[in-house]
Amino acid sequence: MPSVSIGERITYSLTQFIIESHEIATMSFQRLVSRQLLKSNTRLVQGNGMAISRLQNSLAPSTQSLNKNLACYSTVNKKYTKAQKGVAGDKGTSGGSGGSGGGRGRMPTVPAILAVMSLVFSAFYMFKDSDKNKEMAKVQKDELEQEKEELIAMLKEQDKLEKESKDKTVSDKDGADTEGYVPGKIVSERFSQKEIDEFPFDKKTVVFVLGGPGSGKGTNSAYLVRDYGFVHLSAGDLLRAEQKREGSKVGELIAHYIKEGQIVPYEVTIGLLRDAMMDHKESDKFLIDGFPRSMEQKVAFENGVTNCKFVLYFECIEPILVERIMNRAKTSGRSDDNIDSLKKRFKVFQNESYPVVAEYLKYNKVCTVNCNDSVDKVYSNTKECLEKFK
Ligand SMILES: Nc1ncnc2c1ncn2[C@@H]1O[C@H](COP(=O)(O)OP(=O)(O)O)[C@@H](O)[C@H]1O
Ligand SMILES: O=c1ccn([C@@H]2O[C@H](COP(=O)(O)OP(=O)(O)O)[C@@H](O)[C@H]2O)c(=O)[nH]1
Repeated sequence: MPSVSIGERITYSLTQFIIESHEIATMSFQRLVSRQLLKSNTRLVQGNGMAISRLQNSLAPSTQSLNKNLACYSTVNKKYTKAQKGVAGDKGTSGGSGGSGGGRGRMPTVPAILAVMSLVFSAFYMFKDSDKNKEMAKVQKDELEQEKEELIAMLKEQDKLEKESKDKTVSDKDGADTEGYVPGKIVSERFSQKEIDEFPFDKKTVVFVLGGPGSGKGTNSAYLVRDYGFVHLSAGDLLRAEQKREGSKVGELIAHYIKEGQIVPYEVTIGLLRDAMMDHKESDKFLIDGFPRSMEQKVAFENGVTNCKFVLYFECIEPILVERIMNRAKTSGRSDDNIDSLKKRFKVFQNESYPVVAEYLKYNKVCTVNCNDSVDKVYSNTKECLEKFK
């Protein structure tokens, strides 16, 4: 009569446990994969595809080993079943609980346990990976949302700035406050809003003449008027004339800014330049000298009056400029032709005016005239520029 040892009983129970765990884990894994495939988008499916093949590869050795062991244990199982039957026969019964089928009576081994554990771990990581993919997709979505919001905010800010800049160029004849100008408004004391609106500024050719103090802007502009029929409008001259004009509301303000070498508020200067252009209805070519001296002035003039065709930029080294200004000081009677004001004007030119030249350089709208030379030579350089850009 075949006998069944305690060891064999324990082995049998463990085998059953492992087989059942294997089945449960396999079913869960299959259910998980099909759910993921259904739910996920293409990217996730690709990811899962890779995860599945990774999992299959990692399971292959364990599954092979499990199958080998199952085959090997079936021998022991048969022996055990026989023994069970023998015991039952002795008791006069047929078929026992142990005869529940050869497929179930198997013994576990360490590789089999490892196979199940590897299956469980793989399923766990599969879950984890799927969560990671979801997290990544969420992070990407959040980032896109944030970028979209930033872009919208930027566009709104740009719109606001443009609107403000346009508002600042509205003409308001009666809007001047006690200081003589309304910040943000370009006023005219001589022309009505209707006259301003009807004036064809955009049909006029405007050339800005820029350069450091004493670089020869005025001198060369005078020659260009003579030879090419331009109207020369010097912002500095217009300001000085307004400063002297009897009854001017901004005279004192201008005097202060000029002496300090600072830039007079653009509303005042653009108002004077615009009126001066309207005084020359018949002319279509303007040299605007010493303006714009800051980016603020440039933007306000472009929005409220017109764009320039190009810039004549007079470039000169500082020692020559000092020498010329100190010479001019002997006869000019200007409050700013002295060394203290000059130093301040150089600083303002570097910090506020040169950026305007740099901005136009970006658009190839600058012709640079080297003016470290005699009057004749510099004018000849100026004419070359004009021919190139006309
Ligand atoms: N190339 C030059 N060589 C010598 N002196 C010059 C030259 N160009 C201009 N000047 C003189 O230098 C001074 C400044 O010139 P100006 O045309 O008034 O400069 P800006 O208008 O740029 O301030 C004037 O006295 C002018 O006669
Ligand atoms: O658009 C302008 C032009 C001139 N100025 C003032 O006028 C002074 C003299 O300018 P101008 O062009 O007559 O002389 P430059 O310094 O170029 O020789 C400057 O220093 C500024 O104080 C100004 O405020 N805005």
